[in-house]
Amino acid sequence: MSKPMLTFVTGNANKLKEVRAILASAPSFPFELVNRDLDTIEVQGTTQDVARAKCSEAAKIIQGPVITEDTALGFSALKDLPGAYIKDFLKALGHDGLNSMLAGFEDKSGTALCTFAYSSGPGAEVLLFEGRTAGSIVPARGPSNFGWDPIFEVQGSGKTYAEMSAEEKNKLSHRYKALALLQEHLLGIGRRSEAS
Ligand SMILES: O=c1nc[nH]c2c1ncn2[C@H]1C[C@H](O)[C@@H](COP(=O)(O)OP(=O)(O)OP(=O)(O)O)O1
Ligand SMILES: [Mg+2]
Repeated sequence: MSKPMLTFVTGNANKLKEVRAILASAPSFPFELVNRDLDTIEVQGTTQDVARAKCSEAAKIIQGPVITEDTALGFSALKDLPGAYIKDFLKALGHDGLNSMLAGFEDKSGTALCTFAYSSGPGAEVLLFEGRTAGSIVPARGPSNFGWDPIFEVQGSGKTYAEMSAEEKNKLSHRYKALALLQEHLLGIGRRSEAS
């Protein structure tokens, strides 16, 4: 039997690539993942507010089951800002500018937070799955392929995300941890629909 479709709404090709790679090395995924790039509004608020609003809008447009993903990068010294606003900060300030934001602080620690949101369809409750990876903000090291990867050194690894292979990053990243929780939930749905 063919698997039901689940649409991952994202315009970020790197996110999609990582999600596909993580799922490929995980136990059987009960959906066929397809991608759509929709220009959803991104509201202001907590990471959870942002994730819920984006996912419920996406479900209305797709008229079916969807997942969306939001990534935040918080600096401890700045009470977890820029957080959900990291995209605009990165665009405006670059890697050097993000480092400069912490120039006046001893504490360079930060947290990468990934929030997957799942909705089974328009109007359905949005479920959130969060994954966090601790690290610190450092001058850029490694290739600049994906966002702030070069300036985030993973705690205890001595490496920035950018200095890791895809396999290494995908085993400990904020995205991997959130996706593992989402997957557990979806596997449960798959089992229940098989039983019925
Ligand atoms: O693992 C990551 N390593 C480095 N940088 C990352 C990562 N994951 C997201 N990023 C960047 C992309 C964007 O500058 C911001 C998140 O913003 P965010 O709205 O979640 O992403 P987006 O607008 O690119 O894609 P989407 O269409 O799914 O909203 O952090
Ligand atoms: Mg976005």
